[in-house]
Amino acid sequence: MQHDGSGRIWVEGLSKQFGPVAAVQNLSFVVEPGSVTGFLGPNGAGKTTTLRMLLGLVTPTAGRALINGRPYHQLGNPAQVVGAVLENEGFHPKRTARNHLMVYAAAIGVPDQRVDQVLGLVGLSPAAGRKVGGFSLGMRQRLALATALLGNPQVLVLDEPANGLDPEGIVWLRTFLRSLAREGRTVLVSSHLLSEVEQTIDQVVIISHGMTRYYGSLDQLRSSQTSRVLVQAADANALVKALSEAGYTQVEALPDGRIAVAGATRQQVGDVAAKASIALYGMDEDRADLERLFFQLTTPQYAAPPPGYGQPPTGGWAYAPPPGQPPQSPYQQSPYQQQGPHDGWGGQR
Ligand SMILES: Nc1ncnc2c1ncn2[C@@H]1O[C@H](COP(=O)(O)OP(=O)(O)OP(=O)(O)O)[C@@H](O)[C@H]1O
Repeated sequence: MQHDGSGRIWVEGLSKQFGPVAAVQNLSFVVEPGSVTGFLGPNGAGKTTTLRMLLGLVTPTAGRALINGRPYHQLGNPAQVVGAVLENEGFHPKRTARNHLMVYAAAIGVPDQRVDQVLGLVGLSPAAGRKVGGFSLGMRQRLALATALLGNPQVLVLDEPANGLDPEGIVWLRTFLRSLAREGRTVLVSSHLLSEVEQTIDQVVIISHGMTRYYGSLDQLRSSQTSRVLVQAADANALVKALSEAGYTQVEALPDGRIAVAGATRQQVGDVAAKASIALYGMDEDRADLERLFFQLTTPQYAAPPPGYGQPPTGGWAYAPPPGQPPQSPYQQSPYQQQGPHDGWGGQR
């Protein structure tokens, strides 16, 4: 395939098997220049493996990961096409930030002046002469980002860049990534937290167990939110029974005595109650928020991949991603009760 100069990331039918572990399974997505794509999934979902395949560090078992229409190792001067921040980057602790960047600048053939430019871009100018060994995790993240930007690349691939940043750093990162996309760059950023990147991204690829669970715009995901009717009944058991007889089985008893009914409108619940002569004291609608949808999509007991997901792009697919629809959620257990692995911003995993 020709070097098309587009800055597009193209992942097609990508798979990686580590012995018995299917780390990535038939993954397909496209990231267009001028946009930020969130690559999301819980720990162990296959994000790093995918990014490493894109960067030529892991050989795919099947499929292709292309930048500018080419695999990484055919890019010519890759540092000037794609800049990457991977997890656990090693920095020499005794080197200053500036020295570290000087070494990299020489290695990829960019002038020394670029070092001070990138230090300024990531807000590290005041710490340029300090040894990296004394840097906080957030400062290391900024230095990694500065390193990725040295070659003024068209494409940025960032693995969990928000890890270790404080809230101020996160806001800074958000603004920074948006500005890179506005300059026409292609930005692919991974995270295990949707809330971390929600305000930054244009589209999202959500994976779990190496498979695509959702690929599309966040707006599409929002509009497909499922809702529940929360109802306070005089006789909750009788209402559950009546609902079940009417075919509404996605019902959960809430600790406050109400019951939550998914897959039914308020009117449908009201009609069932009226027919069974059960008094209702109140009804509310509970729309699922994005974080809960993300949880549903990536937790096996909630999510079965919908047919067609994770299929390689065909025809005009790259420009019109398959419509994203979350799988049906049985709402049998509150996702809020299961948020153990999600430890918030900057948390160490
Ligand atoms: N070199 C390897 N050898 C064997 N198994 C591996 C290797 N690299 C990754 N895996 C396995 O592949 C799966 C996906 O791991 P990966 O690191 O890609 O996930 P991730 O989504 O990046 O997770 P995290 O957010 O925890 O970094 C995991 O089960 C992991 O243990």
